[in-house]
Amino acid sequence: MASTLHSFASPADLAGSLAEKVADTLSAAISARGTASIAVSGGSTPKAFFQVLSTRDIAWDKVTITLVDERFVPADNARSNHMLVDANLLQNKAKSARFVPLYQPAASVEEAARLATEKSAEIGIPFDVVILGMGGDGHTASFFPGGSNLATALDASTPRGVITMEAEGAGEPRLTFTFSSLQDAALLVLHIEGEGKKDVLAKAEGSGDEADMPIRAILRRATSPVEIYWAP
Ligand SMILES: O=C(O)[C@H](O)[C@@H](O)[C@H](O)[C@H](O)COP(=O)(O)O
Repeated sequence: MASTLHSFASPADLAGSLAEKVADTLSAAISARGTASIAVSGGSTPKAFFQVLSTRDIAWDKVTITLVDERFVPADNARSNHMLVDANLLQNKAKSARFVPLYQPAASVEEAARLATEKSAEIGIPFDVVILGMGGDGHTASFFPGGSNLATALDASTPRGVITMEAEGAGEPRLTFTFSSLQDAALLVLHIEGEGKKDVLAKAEGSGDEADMPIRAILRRATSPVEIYWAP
């Protein structure tokens, strides 16, 4: 599917514009259905965007927030994406939103993935908003090159849900929604910042295997248009 590049002069300008676009999309979903959903990524990039979005005046009590992926650590661990969202997005007006975590206390990461699939199924499909990030290796969500379940994660026929992923660059075992869960969001955003990430994007947009740069699966096969938000 096509992608559109939205470039901004600064991360602050990007955060304001993306927060407005996301708030409008969530409000439209609430008007249409009475509810709205958003799946966000972790990492360092989205913090300012989360903080601005949390101040937007929408019916947050009708919004469900979840994560695109999560490290297999509890919410009190500094590596937790839940902790990042709790500290930066579930604040201010967005405090009244419902949050569905991916991490579940379980005997294994496989059992946690099964529980996360069960609990996130009630969120409804497709997501109204998905915010993806991208690593320097071209991963997105927890679709890491060389990942233990990468082929399954990227396979469009894999059922929607949360699966496990282990990879050299991933740190802890991961919990990640599948490509099929993310690729048809009403608003599908790739949020990247810095010249380096722009170079990585250019490489990903070129030829090569999806397995080498998994963001290619989204850029090439997502049902929804990919809105790329970039600032230096
Ligand atoms: O759990 C995670 O780490 C994220 O979901 C991951 O996919 C992230 O979006 C990229 O690694 C980019 O991270 P940065 O924004 O820190 O560069």
